[in-house]
Amino acid sequence: MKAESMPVDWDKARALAYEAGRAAAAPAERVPLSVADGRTLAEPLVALSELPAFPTSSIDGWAVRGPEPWRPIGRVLAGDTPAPLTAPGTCVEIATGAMVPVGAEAVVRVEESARDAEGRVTGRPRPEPEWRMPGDEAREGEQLLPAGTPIDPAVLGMAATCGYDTIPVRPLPRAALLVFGDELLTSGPPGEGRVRDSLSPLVPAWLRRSGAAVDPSAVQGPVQDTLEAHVDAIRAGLAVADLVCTTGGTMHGPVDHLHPALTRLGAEYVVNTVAVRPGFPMLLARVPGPDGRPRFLAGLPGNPQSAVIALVSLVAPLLAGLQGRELPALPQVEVTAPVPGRGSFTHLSLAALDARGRAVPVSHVGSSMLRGLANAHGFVVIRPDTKAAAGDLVPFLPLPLYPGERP
Ligand SMILES: Nc1nc2c(c(=O)[nH]1)N[C@H]1C(S)=C(S)[C@@H](COP(=O)(O)OP(=O)(O)OC[C@H]3O[C@@H](n4cnc5c(N)ncnc54)[C@H](O)[C@@H]3O)O[C@H]1N2
Ligand code: MOO
Repeated sequence: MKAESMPVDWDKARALAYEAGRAAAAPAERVPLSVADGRTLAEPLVALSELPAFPTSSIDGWAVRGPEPWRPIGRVLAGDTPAPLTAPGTCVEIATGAMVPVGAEAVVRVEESARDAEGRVTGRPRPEPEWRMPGDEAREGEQLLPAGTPIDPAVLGMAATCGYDTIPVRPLPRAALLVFGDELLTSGPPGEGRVRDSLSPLVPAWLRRSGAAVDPSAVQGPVQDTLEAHVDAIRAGLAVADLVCTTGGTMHGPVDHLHPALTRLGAEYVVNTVAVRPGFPMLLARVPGPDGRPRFLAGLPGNPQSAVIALVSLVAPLLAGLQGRELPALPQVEVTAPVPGRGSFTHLSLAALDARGRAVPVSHVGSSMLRGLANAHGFVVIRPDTKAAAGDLVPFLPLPLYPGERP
């Protein structure tokens, strides 16, 4: 395996990572609705019956037959299976959500009806029918949502409405994190040549927001700066995870052991360096798994912002592919100030979105810094050999944030 290679175009790198994930997606499994939130539909969601499944009253009132006045002959509550209404001039009291009896010709709202001395009902049905017909919402067998749909509360409710107890989903990709760098402090403030490890807290949280499961025990480091320790730690990670992310050591310095470790493990590069600034030394490799399915290693550069750029550029597309989701298309946003290009490389430039959805560049955006990142919604994408002027429309790569984060 050749360690040094030409940086891959940024769009191409995203596509390669996504395709590698799609090709390695695990077989579907069926899970109860109660644990399906956040997963991905592995098969289309199909209506199992007509929806509604029976003619359903949308009001409290009377289901009537023939001309008024109508003699009440019973009551239908939600959940009942009513007897047919056969005789003209009769009615049954009916509740919202109850099945309308066969033979009923209209329903009359209780507040728009009256009773005479003998208890007979009069009133005028509204011109629009006030019951829902089978199939109004869906026909039996109709596809409601395609495979690859992220499962959110509305999808869960829809599945339950249809009568699903379990649904076919993709297994959650399991991710592990190995932090490399003897200089890293795991507690307390930085100083005297040592920096605090910011990536052990940051990376798992963003992996989870991108659809991976990260067990706290799968976050390890700093791993000792020897090749043996790197190989052992990666092997241990691959034994419990579909994706091992590493931070640091992506270059070819004296204590950068990642590339030699990958060679030792028989890995094959999907992407080895990307033509993007910051973050170019990022890599994604495929490693044979014990069960024949490939595992992945994402090498995130040590500079913290560069590590995040590798997460959004390679890891998020890989995870989308592994989950059988689409690779989201990038929206176009207007920039409020000029953004320089980075020559023949793509420039990912941190920006916050204002109330009108325009991208406002933030400050403190050096690749070693996180301050700009903590105030940004994502990156504007400046293509190779271009720059943006204020007012230009450019693609925007959002950070994986939960609703309510960065209001
Ligand atoms: N001769 C060259 N040197 C470097 C180049 C280059 O092209 N030629 N590229 C620079 C770029 S760009 C980056 S990015 C880094 C990537 O290096 P590594 O992935 O090998 O990362 P390290 O050297 O281990 O660390 C870089 C930097 O980041 C700090 N770091 C590392 N891990 C953490 C962490 N968990 N939390 C906080 N900070 C971390 C580390 O202390 C270093 O300052 O290479 C450049 N060099
Ligand atoms: O690409 Mo490095 O990631 O510029 O800091």
